[in-house]
Amino acid sequence: MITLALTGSIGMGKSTVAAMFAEAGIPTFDADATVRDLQGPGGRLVPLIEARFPGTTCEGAVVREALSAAVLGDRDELAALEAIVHPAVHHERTRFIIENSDAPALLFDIPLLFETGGDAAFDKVIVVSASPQLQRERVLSRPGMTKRKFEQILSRQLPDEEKRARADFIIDTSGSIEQTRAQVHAILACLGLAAGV
Ligand SMILES: CC(C)(COP(=O)(O)OP(=O)(O)OC[C@H]1O[C@@H](n2cnc3c(N)ncnc32)[C@H](O)[C@@H]1O)[C@@H](O)C(=O)NCCC(=O)NCCS
Ligand SMILES: Nc1ncnc2c1ncn2[C@@H]1O[C@H](COP(=O)(O)OP(=O)(O)OP(=O)(O)O)[C@@H](O)[C@H]1O
Repeated sequence: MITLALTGSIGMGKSTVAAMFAEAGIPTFDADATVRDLQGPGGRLVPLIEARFPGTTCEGAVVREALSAAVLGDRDELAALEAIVHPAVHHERTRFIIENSDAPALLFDIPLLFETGGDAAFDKVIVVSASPQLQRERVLSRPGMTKRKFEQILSRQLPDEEKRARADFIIDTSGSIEQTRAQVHAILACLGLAAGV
């Protein structure tokens, strides 16, 4: 089995690219979606988060705007949240691998792959990238996003050029969706994983 990690900074196109790998038949693990499930209604991290960050949950679910406001501007608070969240994500990832143990390849969409020192665990690392201008335009056009929140998130992520320097493959999402999909298929071909595996 080949394990592929997919990473990239905010708004670079990870989710879009991960969906293309999934369409091509590669089972895909989504770290952000896992975090949302663990923090969502009845999620097993909700009581732990309420205990450490009082007032950031409501009726058994994390209120993300409240939690985001509590941690994004403060390195230590974010580290405390990560200490709760990351081991749980790791656990879910192991479960996903066991459930899909007969697949020829698995893809792991992990936004903070390098930041958490996780890249060594994968056979190949794919970095999704675009120009800083395009990244900014994409992110600022999202509902609820502000320049300040965007800057705070960027400052918590390894710069794009360092991510690219550490990649086995780079997918440039500055072009059309079809151009992005062609790069996904080229990587699958390069790895001997024809579409539809
Ligand atoms: C801080 C939280 C509450 C913000 O939630 P919100 O819904 O507002 O934003 P969302 O999750 O869509 O994230 C927005 C952007 O911030 C990035 N981001 C999220 N957590 C972090 C972090 N710890 N460090 C750097 N960037 C982060 C995401 O990758 C994304 O690019 C949430 O992201 C969270 O619980 N983060 C801690 C868990 C974590 O580290 N997740 C990353 C994937 S394992
Ligand atoms: N050629 C392209 N390839 C990928 N995405 C594109 C392309 N052109 C435009 N986009 C758009 O750019 C946005 C990228 O957002 P996406 O959610 O995939 O990024 P992300 O890296 O997963 O973000 P986050 O880090 O916040 O989770 C989407 O709205 C997508 O439709």
